[in-house]
Amino acid sequence: MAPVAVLVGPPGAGKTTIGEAVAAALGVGFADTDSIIEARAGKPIPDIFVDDGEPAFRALERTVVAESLASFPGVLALGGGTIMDESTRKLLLDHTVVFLSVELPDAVKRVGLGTGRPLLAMNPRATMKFLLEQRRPLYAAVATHTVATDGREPEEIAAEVTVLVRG
Ligand SMILES: Nc1ncnc2c1ncn2[C@@H]1O[C@H](COP(=O)(O)OP(=O)(O)O)[C@@H](O)[C@H]1O
Ligand SMILES: O=C(O)C1=C[C@@H](OP(=O)(O)O)[C@@H](O)[C@H](O)C1
Ligand SMILES: [Mg+2]
Repeated sequence: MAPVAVLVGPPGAGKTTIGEAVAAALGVGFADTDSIIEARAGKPIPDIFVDDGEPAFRALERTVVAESLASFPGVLALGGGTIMDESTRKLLLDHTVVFLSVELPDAVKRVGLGTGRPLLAMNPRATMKFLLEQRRPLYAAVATHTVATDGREPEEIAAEVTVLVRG
């Protein structure tokens, strides 16, 4: 079974937060590919980056995303970098994909200097600016729906996504 909906977007878009709320509203399960990767690797994402390197993380991510898209029946949140992979973008063509968009000020505010996102550990604002510019067209290309999240409460966004996904 395929996911009811797949959430994509940059770090800080709210994929994990909104995904959990939408799954609860729909009465279905929730999964986050980052959590599946951590369980499989037996360590948190920053440790995977440090011990094994980003290419190893991306390889594991590609496998976990492909498996989840093929078989997870609930709401699936993807890590922000998954859409960089062309084979993943092709797989997403068959799915209901919600792009949670966020612009630089809110994205940086939400992610801050918090640990857990190794790509943003140094220079978060400049890195986020680069990521947004590089990835925005790719999120848009895979999306069947786009929902802007700037300046909005998670509850309101989750309600909008729930209606979109219910169809
Ligand atoms: N609409 C929002 N408004 C304010 N804070 C938010 C919103 N959505 C998410 N957050 C907060 O931003 C941080 C990142 O959210 P998260 O769901 O982990 O994003 P993602 O999975 O897309 O990286 C969390 O601390 C979360 O509570
Ligand atoms: O943007 C990225 O490349 C990443 C985003 C993270 O997920 P979130 O988008 O949920 O923060 C996580 O997969 C990893 O740190 C890499
Ligand atoms: Mg997340």
